Parts: sequence; structure tokens; C-alpha cells
Amino acid sequence: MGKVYVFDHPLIQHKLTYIRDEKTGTKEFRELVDEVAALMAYEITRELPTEEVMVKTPVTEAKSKVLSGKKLGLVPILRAGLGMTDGILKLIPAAKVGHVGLYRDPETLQPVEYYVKLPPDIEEREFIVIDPMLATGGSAVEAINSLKKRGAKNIKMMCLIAAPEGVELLNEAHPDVDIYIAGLDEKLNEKGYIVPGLGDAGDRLYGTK
Ligand SMILES: O=P(O)(O)OC[C@H]1O[C@H](OP(=O)(O)OP(=O)(O)O)[C@H](O)[C@@H]1O
Ligand SMILES: O=c1cc[nH]c(=O)[nH]1
Ligand SMILES: [Mg+2]
Repeated sequence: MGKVYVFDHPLIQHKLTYIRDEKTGTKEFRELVDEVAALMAYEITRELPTEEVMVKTPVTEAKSKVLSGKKLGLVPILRAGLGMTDGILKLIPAAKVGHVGLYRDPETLQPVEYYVKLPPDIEEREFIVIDPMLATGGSAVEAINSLKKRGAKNIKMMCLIAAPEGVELLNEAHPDVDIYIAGLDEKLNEKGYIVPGLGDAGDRLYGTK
């Protein structure tokens, strides 16, 4: 069974409150999503392997650690996942970025795939799939199906807000995938929106309706 981590860091929780607030406009919403994504990336990368190198300081030579060159791939689910990508890249600028384009059919709530482009070396790469919203879980399951079909073996899922229904579906479909969340909410409403949630993440990021 995949592990589920809910980040209770005060800065993440503080910013998430303003992301949820309906009074927060597009510009501030985008900035806050970017900031929370960076803070989450800081927590997620805690276990990255390091190696010792020698460095010459102005005082002496010393052994010091650097990241040991693990191949990382970020995979935002279009559109809304794009809103978190730059924040993560600020901390991990060498990560490659793939894209999976999916939209959720408003009637059936089923994901419809329209685009996939991934970086090379899929089998050795560690992927982080990014989407602010894990609602029914259908989009995340489909995006990860798409990655696995192309050879991906090591995948994490990162989202701002999840519904219990989405966590359960993702855990069932992909028990090897750990899930990282800023807020685990109460439920879905009859239209498949997360309650209390933040509304439609894509629309709030890009000012569409
Ligand atoms: O867990 P699910 O029930 O599948 O719902 C979550 C999906 O819905 C939203 O995307 P949307 O379909 O609105 O596309 P968009 O990002 O282009 O707005 C969201 O960004 C997720 O991808
Ligand atoms: O609450 C939700 C559910 C799906 N997609 C969103 O953007 N918001
Ligand atoms: Mg949307």
C-alpha cells in the first residue's frame, strides 16, 4: 500500500488557507500555489541520495555533500499541474519535465487523455506526478497508467488538496505510489468537486471559467 504524507508545516498550512479563500484573485492564487509547491518539494526531496566531494573553502579543504545525480522527472498533469511546476523547479532546476494532458469529462468525471510527452531514460528516472487536485482520483490513476505503460517504475504523486475518495482509488490502482498532500479534505460533492477544496484549480490559476 502506498504511503500518504500530509504536510502539516505551518507555512504550507498558512498559504493553503489563502489558496482556498474565494477572495484570493488570480495573481495571488498563482503566487501562493508556486510557493506551496516549492515548500512541498523541499519536504519531498528530504530522502534524495547525496555523496561526498572535496571542496576548497577560503580557509581549507573539506569534505562536503552534493546530490548524487539521481535522474528526476516532474510530470505536471495539464493544465492545473503547470501551476506547481516552476515552484518545484526553483529547488530542483536540473529535473526534466514531462507533460500529460488530461481533462475530466464534466458529465462522466472520467479522464480524457490528449497529450503525453516524457523525458528520456524513463526506466531509471524517478518521477513526481503533479496536480493540485486529487478528486475522484481518475486523472492521477490515468496519468500514472500512461507513465507505467511507457516504462516508468519509480513514481510519487504530489497534490495540494485530496479527497479521501481519490486517495483510496489511487492507492488501490497504484499501491507502489506514495502520495504527498498539503490538505486532506472531507469529501467530494455531487459534481465531483472537493469539499471544502478550493474550487476549480485550472480556472483559478488561469482566470478561465
Ligand atoms: O481526480 P479527478 O476527479 O480526476 O479530478 C482532478 C482533475 O480535475 C482537474 O483538472 P481538469 O479536468 O479541470 O482540467 P484542467 O486542469 O485543464 O482545468 C484537476 O486539475 C485534476 O487533473
Ligand atoms: O475540486 C476540484 C475537483 C477537480 N478539479 C478541480 O479543479 N477542483
Ligand atoms: Mg479544471
